[in-house]
Amino acid sequence: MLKPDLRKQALAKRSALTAQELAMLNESLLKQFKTLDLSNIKSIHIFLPIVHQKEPDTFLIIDWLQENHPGIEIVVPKADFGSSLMSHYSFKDKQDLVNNHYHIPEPQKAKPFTGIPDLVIVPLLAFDVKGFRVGYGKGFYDRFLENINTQKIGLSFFDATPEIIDVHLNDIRLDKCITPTGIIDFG
Ligand SMILES: Nc1nc2c(c(=O)[nH]1)N(C=O)[C@@H](CNc1ccc(C(=O)N[C@@H](CCC(=O)O)C(=O)O)cc1)CN2
Ligand SMILES: Nc1ncnc2c1ncn2[C@@H]1O[C@H](COP(=O)(O)OP(=O)(O)OP(=O)(O)O)[C@@H](O)[C@H]1O
Repeated sequence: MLKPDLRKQALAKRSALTAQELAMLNESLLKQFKTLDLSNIKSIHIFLPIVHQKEPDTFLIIDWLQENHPGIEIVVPKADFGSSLMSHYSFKDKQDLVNNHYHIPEPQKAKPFTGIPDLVIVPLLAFDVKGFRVGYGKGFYDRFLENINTQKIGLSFFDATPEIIDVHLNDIRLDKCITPTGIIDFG
C-alpha cells in the first residue's frame, strides 16, 4: 500500500479502539518491552505520547525503566515544526512536561542530551515486513536517525503491512518492532 492510505488506515484503526482495548494493548506492549536485553544499554531515547491520537502509552515504559533500570538515562525529544528537526533532553520527571500545539508533551527545564542514545524507540503509524515505517509525514525521525548509529525499535499496536510501496532513499529501516504479540526482528 501507499503511505497516505496506510496513514489513513492506521489512524482509523486507532481511533476505533475502546479505552479498554487501548489499556490491554498498552499492557501487552510493556510486557513485550520487558523482554528486551537491556544489559548493554546506558541511554534510551523514547517519544512522549500524543494521548488524543491514541499513541502507545510510553509513560508505562518510562515508569518501568525508572523503577527497574534506574541507571539507564531516558532521553526525550522536542520537535521544531519549523525546521522538522528534533532536539533531545534528559528526562527526569513528568512535572517538567507541557503539551505543545500538537499535544505532544515536551520538557521545559530538562538538560539537553548531547550524546548518541544506545536505543531509540520510534513512533509510527504503520510498518512493513522489511522494517520500513510510515509516520505522520514530516520526516522527523528520518532526519534524526539518518546519521546516527543506534538500535531503532518501533512500537505498534498493529501487525506489519506486507509492503510500503512508496519508500524513498531517506527512509530509515527499523531493527525491530514491538507489537502486543511479540517482537519482530528485521535482521
Ligand atoms: N509522540 C510523538 N512525538 C513525535 C512524533 C510522533 O509521531 N509521535 N513525530 C514523528 O515523527 C514527530 C511529530 N510529528 C508530527 C507531525 C505532524 C503532526 C500533525 O500535523 N498533526 C495534525 C494533524 C494530524 C493528523 O494527520 O490527523 C494535528 O495534530 O492537528 C503532528 C506530529 C516528533 N514527535
Ligand atoms: N533525511 C532527510 N532529509 C531531508 N528531507 C527528508 C529526510 N527524510 C525525509 N525527508 C522528507 O520529509 C518528508 C516526509 O517524509 P516521510 O513521508 O518519510 O515521513 P514519515 O516518516 O512518515 O514522518 P515522521 O518521520 O515525521 O514520522 C518527505 O518529503 C521527505 O522527502
